[in-house]
Amino acid sequence: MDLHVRYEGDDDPDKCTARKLARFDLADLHRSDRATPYGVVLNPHAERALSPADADGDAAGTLVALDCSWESAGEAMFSLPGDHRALPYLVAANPVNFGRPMQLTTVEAFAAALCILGERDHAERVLAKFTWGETFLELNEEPLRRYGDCADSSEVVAIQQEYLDR
Ligand SMILES: C[S@@+](CC[C@H](N)C(=O)[O-])C[C@H]1O[C@@H](n2cnc3c(N)ncnc32)[C@H](O)[C@@H]1O
Repeated sequence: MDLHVRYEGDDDPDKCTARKLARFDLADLHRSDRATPYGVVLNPHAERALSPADADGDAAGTLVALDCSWESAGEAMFSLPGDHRALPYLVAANPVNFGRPMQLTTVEAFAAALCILGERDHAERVLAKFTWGETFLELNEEPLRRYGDCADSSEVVAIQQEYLDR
């Protein structure tokens, strides 16, 4: 799976997980929407949840995240071409948002998507560059396994609801 980042550059560069991935040649950064390849766009505002069915769509094979600050990550920022998908309920392991649901760093979002799409080894490789990376998989082990066993987006949403109701 190819990992691409539309890089806005308005967040702290020293803490930016996308820049770190790029330094290790684990993702490509792009400075404009036009330069960013078509793919499955990880968008928290998307109507449809990511599911294993997305491993076979038109955009399969390319995952795209938008790396910007959460302050600027409004719906309008996600103008990238591609199949937009939200990640289901998961909790962050990064030190800034530890234990908080949904607001994942770029590397956590990529890793979650890779697990759901059946590429756990790739998820482990990208998280290995972060001291807290393994913790992300430990914290979310059960939901990631269950989302990865779903047939489609509606099944993912049904499982997500169980976690939201707890
Ligand atoms: C807003 S940026 C913040 C990145 C942060 N500066 C870093 O260093 O990683 C995080 C990106 O990860 C993806 N992402 C995070 N949480 C998500 C979710 N719940 N659903 C879909 N995509 C998500 C989106 O592409 C989002 O724009």
